[in-house]
Amino acid sequence: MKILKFGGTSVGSVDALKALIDVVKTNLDKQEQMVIVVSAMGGVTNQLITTAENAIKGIDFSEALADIEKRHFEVVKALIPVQQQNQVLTKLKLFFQELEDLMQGVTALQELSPKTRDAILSYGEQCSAFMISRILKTIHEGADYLNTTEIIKTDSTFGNARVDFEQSNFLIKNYFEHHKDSLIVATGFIASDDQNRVTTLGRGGSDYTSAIIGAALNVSQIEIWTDVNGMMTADPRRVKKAFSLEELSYTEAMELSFFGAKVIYPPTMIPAFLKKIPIVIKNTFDASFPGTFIKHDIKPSSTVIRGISSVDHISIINLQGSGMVGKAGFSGRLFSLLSREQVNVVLITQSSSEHSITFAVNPEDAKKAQALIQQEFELELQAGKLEPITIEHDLSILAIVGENMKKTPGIAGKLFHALGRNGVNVVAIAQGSSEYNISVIIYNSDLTKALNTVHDAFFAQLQKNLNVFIVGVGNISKELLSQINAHHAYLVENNLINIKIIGLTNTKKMLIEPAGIDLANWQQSLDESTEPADLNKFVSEMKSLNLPNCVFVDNTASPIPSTLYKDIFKSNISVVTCNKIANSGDYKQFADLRSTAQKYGVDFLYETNVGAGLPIITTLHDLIISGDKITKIEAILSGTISFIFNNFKGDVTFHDVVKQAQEKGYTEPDPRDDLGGIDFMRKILILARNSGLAMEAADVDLGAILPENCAKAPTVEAFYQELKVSNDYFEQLKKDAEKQGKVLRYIGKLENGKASISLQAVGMDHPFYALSGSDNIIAFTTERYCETQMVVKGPGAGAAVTAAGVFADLVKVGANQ
Ligand SMILES: NC(=O)C1=CN([C@@H]2O[C@H](COP(=O)(O)OP(=O)(O)OC[C@H]3O[C@@H](n4cnc5c(N)ncnc54)[C@H](O)[C@@H]3O)[C@@H](O)[C@H]2O)C=CC1
Ligand SMILES: N[C@@H](CC=O)C(=O)O
Ligand code: NA
Repeated sequence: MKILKFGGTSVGSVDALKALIDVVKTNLDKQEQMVIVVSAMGGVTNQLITTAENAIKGIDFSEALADIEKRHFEVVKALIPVQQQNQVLTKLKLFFQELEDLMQGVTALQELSPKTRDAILSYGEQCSAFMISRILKTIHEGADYLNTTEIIKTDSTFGNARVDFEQSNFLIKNYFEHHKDSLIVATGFIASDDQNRVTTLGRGGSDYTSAIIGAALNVSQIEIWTDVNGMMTADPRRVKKAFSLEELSYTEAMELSFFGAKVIYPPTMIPAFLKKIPIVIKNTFDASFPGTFIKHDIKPSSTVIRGISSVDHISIINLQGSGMVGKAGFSGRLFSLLSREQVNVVLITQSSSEHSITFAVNPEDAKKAQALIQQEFELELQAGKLEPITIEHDLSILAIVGENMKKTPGIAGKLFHALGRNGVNVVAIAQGSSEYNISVIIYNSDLTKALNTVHDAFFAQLQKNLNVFIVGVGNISKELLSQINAHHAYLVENNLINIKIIGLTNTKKMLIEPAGIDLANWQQSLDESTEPADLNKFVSEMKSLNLPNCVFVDNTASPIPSTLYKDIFKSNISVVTCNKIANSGDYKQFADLRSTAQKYGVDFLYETNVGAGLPIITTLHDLIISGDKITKIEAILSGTISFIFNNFKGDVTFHDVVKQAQEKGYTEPDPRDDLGGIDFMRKILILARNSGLAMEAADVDLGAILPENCAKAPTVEAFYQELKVSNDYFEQLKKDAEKQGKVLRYIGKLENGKASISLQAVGMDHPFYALSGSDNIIAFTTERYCETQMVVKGPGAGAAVTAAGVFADLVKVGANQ
């Protein structure tokens, strides 16, 4: 025998009931006897509660009852042949008549006792079970209706009655002995006390009904039919990547479902758990979903945690004071008081100093609990042995759950790393000694971010999301977006990372799409955006979205975005930039940014600041952290100037070759920054600082390439004009070098704490002689690389190589999550 339980949504409409009929038909084919347990039609229980509460105040209930009646009648008319409808409608009318009488009683007495409330609520299940039994009669003659008040006996705690298993098991067995050939449709949720008064089984009552009957009859399986694909790794409304679990143990199900995963309510499983009856959660609306199996003999899980559960509204109460230290009876007094007064304590933590106890309760219980404690511990409070009791609201619980967690080190570390890196403040922590569950209390506002980041951290076979906000949509960004678009599928397929561009802003408009901007159409979407650009707003929206694994990318040449980096780090958001301004301004600012990023556990990556995509900053960093000492750096770090001297040959004018460099995307937005040496100066300064020197821009001895008139040109246009005017000057430079069989090179040097950049003519014997295109070359002389230098060489400017460097930095941030 098998039991199928259908919840409110599975019996809530004509379409849902059609799906239910299909499920029953499929199962009937399997020739196994079946019991169907049903809830009230979706929403009816709540409607009955509201109507009854209104009835106390004398508010007319006829319309509300007519509304509920209409929903049932519509179903009957749609799913039962006309000639059989009358008999069903008559019985339903009878139910509604009784319901009306009860409501009238409530109005007359101006009181709704728990007993009457249970009686009223029972009509939800009575109507639906009776109606569904008659619907199923159309496919199976033996379908019959069972009011479970006849077979489940309880005490008289109305609203949350305790089952008398001895009596109930006897009645259940007896009933089914006499109904062997029937397809029974039973009411969920309701029972009766020893005086045959209707009682209800509390939250999750219909699941409980099926477990009680299932355990009494020792059924082979209990199926819970709901409207989602079983138990999931996390709340799918908050975690898009949550996925359905194939199977889990009873303990895991208990831990997971206790918080959040509303598909099943834990206490309802105990009768099945004790008898080792498998429970399967299926989806009425998705026949292809094989179900989540909750059972004893499960396959070992491939992940250390099974899932993450959450409760999104919780309050905590803090007690602290010397009066608690070493007082054996203190906790006993506290928690028996709360239990006696029916305050449900959701989580408890106590420090080993015993100086403080924190516990979590549902927000509606918080004030009551505070008042109770104040009363109970009045003397201690007066004597100052207990400090005033404090309550904190707007909190959530997040818990990682899994039997594999037991005796596996590193799990707490992973959890707290993920939370910390994303700026999720942990208010309290609890881990039971069972080690099946680590719970943390965090702010409500962080819950979605925390769930996603923890989900990413533990289900590593799934790629992580990286949520990217880009400021500046010029050469580099356009290329970056196109590279990400082209390579996205590879990164996702190989479970590396799912880069989502959430925000884009240029100087005119901005666009923020929390689900991710479609990269095939980003330009059009940005052009069509109605949101004017406002960098402060862009950053504040980025922060308030509070997404996990966020990166801010500055692809401008402007000083403005860098003024916001520090604040961005403080929101636990990493920064990736090709903009050199922040790192080449005041040394204090550079040092402050580095230490702030470190303090907040986020990345500040700027590989492209020097040599574009060439691995220069990383190489320098690796040398230093492995204990090497830099003695000298010689380098050509201007891709533009390298290109100019590599191509300033034959008849081409200096002016034209500079124009070409700009057209090829090698120059800064303002080419005077390159030719004036400022760009190179910034790079050598960044290298100096990254090798540990507290150097300022003014300390760099900057030799010029340009004659005065060009260097002082007030605009880019005037600059190009002056280049033309000074053509002879550049021709002469070239000729002088050629005469000696040399080429012109703009070379930087960092040695003995001093940095200089100068224009030099070098011969064939010089390692920097043979360059082409926009090549950069950098030679590191170190304690370890002293006989032969370590040399990095290759294109050091251009959109493709720069965007690739920014891209690689982004993937690094992703990997550090
Ligand atoms: N071109 C290259 O080979 C390399 C460039 N870089 C750096 O890349 C950065 C960008 O260079 P490109 O893309 O060539 O410049 P670009 O001028 O094409 O693009 C920068 C964009 O940023 C926008 N922008 C400026 N201030 C802004 C603000 N406050 N808010 C929003 N948008 C703003 C500009 O309007 C422009 O569209 C520069 O910092 C440059 O030093 C770094 C390494 C190599
Ligand atoms: N304009 C720069 C680009 C890289 O930073 C250069 O020419 O090197
Ligand atoms: Na680089």
